[in-house]
Amino acid sequence: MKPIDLPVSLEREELRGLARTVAEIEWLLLVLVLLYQAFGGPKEEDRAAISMAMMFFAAFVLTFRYTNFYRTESRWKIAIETWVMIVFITWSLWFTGKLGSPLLNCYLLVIITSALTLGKLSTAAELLVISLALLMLGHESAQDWLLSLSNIGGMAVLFVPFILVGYVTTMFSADIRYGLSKVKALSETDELTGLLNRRAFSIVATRMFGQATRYTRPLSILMIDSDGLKQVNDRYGHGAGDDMLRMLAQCIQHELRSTDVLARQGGDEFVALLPETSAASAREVAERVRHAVENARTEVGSELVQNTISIGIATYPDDGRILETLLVNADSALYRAKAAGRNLVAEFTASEPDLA
Ligand SMILES: Nc1nc2c(ncn2[C@@H]2O[C@H](COP(=O)(O)OP(=O)(O)OP(=O)(O)O)[C@@H](O)[C@H]2O)c(=O)[nH]1
Repeated sequence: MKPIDLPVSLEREELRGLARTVAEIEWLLLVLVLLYQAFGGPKEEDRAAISMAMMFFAAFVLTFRYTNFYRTESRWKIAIETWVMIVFITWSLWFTGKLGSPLLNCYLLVIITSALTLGKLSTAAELLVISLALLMLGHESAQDWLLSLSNIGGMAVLFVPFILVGYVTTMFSADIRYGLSKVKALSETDELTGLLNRRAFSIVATRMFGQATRYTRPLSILMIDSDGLKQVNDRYGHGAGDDMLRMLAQCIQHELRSTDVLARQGGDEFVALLPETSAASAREVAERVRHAVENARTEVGSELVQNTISIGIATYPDDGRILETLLVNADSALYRAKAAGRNLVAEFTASEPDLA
């Protein structure tokens, strides 16, 4: 069961949510440094450097977050922000007591942000840079550099909590993402057949239809309904009806291209969206599908049971210029195929009542 690709708008929606949280973390960081400046009491000569850093950081956040130029959200943008946060924190630490600064734990804000939004690799890279920053903050002068290297054990004690927080948050984040993708896949899938369900079809179809209209490319809808499933249910039981539906799904899917989208609309009705497919080609596909189903059999106990399907076709742009109209018109063509005796393919015709 594979989750469908998120439409661009949903991906953007998710990023926008993350970006709002990152912005709040940035302001929180700024407030913490401001509070320290106001109450913690850095040395008088260091106040200017801290104020300058705060001004630069605030200007960066305002520019990056709130100007139109940078408005499009992306993970790259969040990555840049976390790197700038590291620089800002390191600078602030330098002037507020270095490794003894109460602001040292501000690195945790960066690590958590990165672990939640950017993944393992970015978090590991940032942890590496933070460890180098700690080494730098730990040495008092160039001669002490080696000394601080020898004091690497002490450094590790400081650094280990950062690694742990990064590790645990990345793990939780991966678990949450996995859980969400499972829920998403379930919410998009028809349990019986494993095909997309109506909701997922609507999302994918809207996106594909948008592409077709944008480039004025043909696109066809096949509305497919089983003939006589009620009889199968009545005669052999609901389980046999379920087997029949599964067989239909497999049979139809087998005759479609990988770029076509097949979904179960509900009950014994399926819908297929065929991109780049004219009415004539759609008719060929529909006949092929109908033929395949007609020749297939479902095993019920010792019996091999046959079923047929009826198919209605509507094609963009001739049979409708919006998706809803196409679906309704394919449905009315299907109705005609049923009325004409079933096990038939019918194309929408302009003389047919347009129900949209
Ligand atoms: N076994 C099973 N049957 C279902 C399921 N969903 C709907 N059905 C049955 O499918 C049947 C559909 O009946 P109708 O709409 O009369 O269709 P039909 O018997 O296939 O005949 P047509 O008029 O040709 O469509 C009903 O008996 C429903 O109960 C399902 O998930 N499993």
